[in-house]
Amino acid sequence: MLKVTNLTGGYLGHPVLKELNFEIKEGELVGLIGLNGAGKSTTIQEIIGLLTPYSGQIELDGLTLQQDLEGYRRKIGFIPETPSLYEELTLREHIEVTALAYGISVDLAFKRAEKLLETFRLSDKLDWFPVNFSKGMKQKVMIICAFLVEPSLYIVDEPFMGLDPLAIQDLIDLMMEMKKTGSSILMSTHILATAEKFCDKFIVLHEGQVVAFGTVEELRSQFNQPKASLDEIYLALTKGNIPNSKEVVEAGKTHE
Ligand SMILES: Nc1ncnc2c1ncn2[C@@H]1O[C@H](COP(=O)(O)OP(=O)(O)OP(=O)(O)O)[C@@H](O)[C@H]1O
Repeated sequence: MLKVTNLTGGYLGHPVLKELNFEIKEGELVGLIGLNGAGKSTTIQEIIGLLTPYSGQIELDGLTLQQDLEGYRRKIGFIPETPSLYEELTLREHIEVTALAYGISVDLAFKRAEKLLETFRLSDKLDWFPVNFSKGMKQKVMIICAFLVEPSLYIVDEPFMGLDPLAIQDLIDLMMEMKKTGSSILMSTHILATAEKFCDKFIVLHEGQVVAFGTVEELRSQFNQPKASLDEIYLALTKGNIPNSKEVVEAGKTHE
């Protein structure tokens, strides 16, 4: 389980996140949504340890990064929005390096990768270098490397941008499968109609604050919009068109 408590953070001389509080339980898929610049990527960078919080705490399965850097990092599988691969390594070598980095045997990694390679139609490309892959194929390599680790928490940044419809469905199926095994997933996205279908809960970020957190049903009742879609709630919320939402935005409090 991921527990974020009073997280304030951002960049040197540029605080972005203000007192964030939320948790992702085992087996939950949680959507991280917000306008451009709301702080989604910054939140992700704080969780994966690329940024250090100004204050507050991030705990994963009871472990903080300060307590055990390696143990904490091994619990996370991160799929970034822009794939970044080692240009001089083949797909096969990416799988090997992932196994080494996460302390799993190379045999086990390839055993787990077999089905993933098949799903994403890359089984016959193990000896290819990244230069030969399209952007979507590179993203699939990142997905394969994250899923073969079978981490406690998957962090998926904007998964629907570079993937074709078939690969999007395959990724969604994989996430659903991993949820069943108890993994937690944090997914940042702008595609709210898709997120509404698959996410259990939503963290709504606005100007670095959590302005709402809960299921779509909870958001509907919290803002008294019984028939609204996630898109409609979100737009109204960010424009301050929902009664009380301005106060919620200003207070930056989580309402449950
Ligand atoms: N490296 C950086 N240094 C300083 N400020 C940054 C840096 N990266 C982002 N910011 C600022 O932090 C704020 C939040 O940006 P962030 O990238 O977290 O937003 P986001 O919600 O992920 O947006 P998008 O939907 O556009 O990806 C913005 O005001 C942005 O200008």
